[in-house]
Amino acid sequence: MVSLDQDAPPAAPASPSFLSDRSAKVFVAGHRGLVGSAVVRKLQSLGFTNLLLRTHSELDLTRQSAVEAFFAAERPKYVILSAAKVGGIHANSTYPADFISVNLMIQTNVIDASRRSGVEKLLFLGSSCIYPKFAPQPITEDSLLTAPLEPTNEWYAIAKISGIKMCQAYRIQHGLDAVSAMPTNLYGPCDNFHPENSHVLPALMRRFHEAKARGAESVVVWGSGSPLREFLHVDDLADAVVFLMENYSGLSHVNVGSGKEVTIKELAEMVKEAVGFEGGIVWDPTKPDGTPRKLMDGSKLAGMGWAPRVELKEGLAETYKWYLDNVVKQ
Ligand SMILES: NC(=O)C1=CN([C@@H]2O[C@H](COP(=O)(O)OP(=O)(O)OC[C@H]3O[C@@H](n4cnc5c(N)ncnc54)[C@H](OP(=O)(O)O)[C@@H]3O)[C@@H](O)[C@H]2O)C=CC1
Ligand SMILES: C[C@H]1O[C@H](OP(=O)(O)OP(=O)(O)OC[C@H]2O[C@@H](n3cnc4c(=O)[nH]c(N)nc43)[C@H](O)[C@@H]2O)[C@@H](O)[C@@H](O)C1=O
Repeated sequence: MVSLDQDAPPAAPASPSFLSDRSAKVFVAGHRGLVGSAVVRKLQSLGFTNLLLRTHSELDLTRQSAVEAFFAAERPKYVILSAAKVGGIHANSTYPADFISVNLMIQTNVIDASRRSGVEKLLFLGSSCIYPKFAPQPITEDSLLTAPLEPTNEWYAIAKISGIKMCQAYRIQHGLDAVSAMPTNLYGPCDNFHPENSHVLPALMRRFHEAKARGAESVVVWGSGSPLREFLHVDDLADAVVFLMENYSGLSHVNVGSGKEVTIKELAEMVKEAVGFEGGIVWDPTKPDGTPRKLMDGSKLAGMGWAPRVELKEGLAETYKWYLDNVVKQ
């Protein structure tokens, strides 16, 4: 494992400054997803005028030759890699081949093409599932690769760990300014509300909403309710992504979290209240709990001067409004 001592000073601004380069071409990969759409909103609000955006059907990032041709033709200066195969505990357990292969292909193609075409800075998005199942809490960046992973998402985690290592290797060998951000569990507008394949928060929002609409007496929630999760609003993540693009240029990945955790039982009660469902909750113990706890240590990023803003209760209310306006009304 490469020593993290080789990190550049964390607060040293990238050169040239990302934020003083608002007419530069920025490729936001996966711009219609939860994260990519929030990054686009953030960059547009900051006055970035030259965003390079392609849907999955316009550019399949698993196709190496298409990705190489795209980078050769477009020559983006900055890349934010938020395209990935993403899903909750059920999707990760059901489609392990997709989660490892699609993610390895996307990140390998994009990172390699970025280097070949002269990209100045790239930000890769991983996930808190890279850490060992029983990592000491809160989880610091140096817990990586110290013990076995959580089995329900090890395929995805291995791909994400490879992405971190690829950024490090390309920095060392080729001088590519590639940084990696590891967000905790995210939520917000443009999330995936699929009943089985999504993450817990949008899944429960939909389930409580539909139960309320049909006057059901109860809603089924998976597992025991005891696992702890840390939730971060995606607008806070987008803010952190821009912060890192501006302020960080180092070898180590950087945790991005809210610092606050809730049990799944507490989350279910909060979502139920946000939606206004008045029935009961029935727990389904045949469904997996996944990792018992994964609170990340955010002191590295906090030490650079970044802090989250959105409280979970407020974020839930805003996300439910988005769901009503954009999913239910369609
Ligand atoms: N959601 C979460 O809770 C967390 C997410 N992350 C990370 O953030 C990143 C983004 O996740 P999130 O926004 O939630 O995911 P989404 O599923 O919401 O969005 C993924 C995006 O990737 C695009 N995409 C997928 N496959 C391809 C492909 N082969 N070629 C081109 N584009 C593709 C999709 O395009 P299209 O819409 O056109 O199909 C979509 O826009 C991921 O790296 C994930 O690991 C990390 C921690 C938690
Ligand atoms: C972001 C992260 O997301 C995934 O990990 P996870 O945190 O375990 O994700 P999850 O949101 O799917 O579940 C959280 C908890 O919630 C419980 N739970 C209850 N009821 C529902 C439910 O209805 N749906 C889901 N999905 N979970 C439910 C569920 O049983 C579990 O205890 C990784 O695969 C990986 O992709 C990753 O990085």
